[in-house]
Amino acid sequence: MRAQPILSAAAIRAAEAAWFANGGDSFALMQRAAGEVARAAATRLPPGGRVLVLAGPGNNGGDGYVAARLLADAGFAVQVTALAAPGAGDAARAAGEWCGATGPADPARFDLIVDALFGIGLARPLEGEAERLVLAANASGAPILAVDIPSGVDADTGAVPGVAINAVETMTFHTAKPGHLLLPGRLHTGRLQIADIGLPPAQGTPLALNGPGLWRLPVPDADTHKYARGGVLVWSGPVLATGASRLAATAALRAGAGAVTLVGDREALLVQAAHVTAVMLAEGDAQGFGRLAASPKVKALCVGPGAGPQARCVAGAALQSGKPLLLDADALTAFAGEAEHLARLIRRHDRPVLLTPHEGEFARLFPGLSGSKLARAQAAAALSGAVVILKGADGVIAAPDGRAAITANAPGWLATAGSGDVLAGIATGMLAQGIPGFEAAAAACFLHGEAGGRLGPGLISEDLCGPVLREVLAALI
Ligand SMILES: NC(=O)C1=CN([C@@H]2O[C@H](COP(=O)(O)OP(=O)(O)OC[C@H]3O[C@@H](n4cnc5c(N)ncnc54)[C@H](OP(=O)(O)O)[C@@H]3O)[C@@H](O)[C@H]2O)[C@@H](O)CC1
Ligand SMILES: [K+]
Repeated sequence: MRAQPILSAAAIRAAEAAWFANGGDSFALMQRAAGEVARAAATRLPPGGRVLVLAGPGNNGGDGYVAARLLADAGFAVQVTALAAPGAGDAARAAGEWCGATGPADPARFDLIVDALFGIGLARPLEGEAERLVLAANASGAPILAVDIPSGVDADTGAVPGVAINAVETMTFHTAKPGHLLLPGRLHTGRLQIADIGLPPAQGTPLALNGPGLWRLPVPDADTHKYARGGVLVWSGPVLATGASRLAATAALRAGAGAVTLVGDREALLVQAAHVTAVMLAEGDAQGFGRLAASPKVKALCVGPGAGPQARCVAGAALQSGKPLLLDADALTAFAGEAEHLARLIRRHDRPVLLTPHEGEFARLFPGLSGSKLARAQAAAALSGAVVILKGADGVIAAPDGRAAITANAPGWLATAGSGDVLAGIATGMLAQGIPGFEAAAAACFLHGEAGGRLGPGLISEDLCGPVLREVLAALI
């Protein structure tokens, strides 16, 4: 299975420019793009159905004019409402070839609206007539098919600086753009369709949609044993906060780690003992955690879920051990505002470190980083030397070498207490099995999303590390 690349607006323009430089015809490209739009529109229309095309001043509008002509030729009743006449180039040619009904219209009278106002060239928030057209289209009740990206959504960041089209479907070209997948853009995109318009396949792109093309799940050999599959240590929270670390430990075991041990003080372990069976227990403080981590049987460490006041000391011991490591929750907050110091500790050893902050933890750890979710995760990975999972429904995974992935399969049901602890456990389980950091993080996010999707309503975090994870793994191996 191939990874699905995602290209920024600049990257798609570069691909287009390279193709033109090799003699590619830009109007032919527009016609192919518009052909895909018309095809998608036709499947949503009754015979002779009424279509309103909202056309902007650039090439997105050009796609709209060509699609209007193709739909009219196919027998649909098409009207174009133009924001402004395209000045020159392909868009002007496309507008010149449109001879049908043109002018303002009540969008509620149409069976379908084609949004061709703005695409990757959106340069500022929508105002005035553009804003009015978008609001009227959204309020009309007619389904909206967006050309390339819903107008008003920033193609690179998913941000909506003003208003934006609420599409039921978006027909984009060549590859997805970050704005289709990052929030809030994803909520405006509807069903995303990606049309091949003849540009050479995007290769070696650093950004991809998270999916099985990016990683391979480990399959144990018949002659393996539990420590060969990978031992994991998880730091147990204190006596009144044991649940988070238990979820992480259980998830690590489910994800395929051969042996998982919760380490903590005696009181906490007595509580853990009442709940776990296959997960083992070992008494120890931060130093003890470090000593246990030195065992060759231990292949990965998880510190942070419910970790409590010792989080900083235990994370320090874990970082010093040189073992593959995941830091989450309290272990991240323990380094609030000290990202450079954490980076020095991370870079002292050559082994993967995963940081799994949610937005609040991210802001505390990296207060100086701003920009889109993607840009911030990439900057944090470059700064820290760790693979960063910036969590959320549009979870971004970024590696220090510049690779990044966006996860798009996480349902809202996953927004529940303990969900992040399970994710941490799955990722640690992957690390323990020798999966490299970026791949371990991406696989964990995808598995987590799949499990959440299968469980659906009523999901609680205990369910996530139950049999559903086994089913998800079995479907992907
Ligand atoms: N790349 C490909 O592979 C292919 C690309 N194709 C298509 O081309 C599209 C990109 O076309 P594009 O570059 O002309 O940009 P587009 O989105 O039409 O907007 C630019 C215009 O909008 C204006 N404008 C911007 N913001 C504004 C605002 N807030 N309010 C008001 N005006 C605003 C801006 O004006 P300005 O900022 O200069 O004032 C300019 O006039 C792409 O999305 C796809 O559909 C396909 O045809 C073929 C394959
Ligand atoms: K559009």
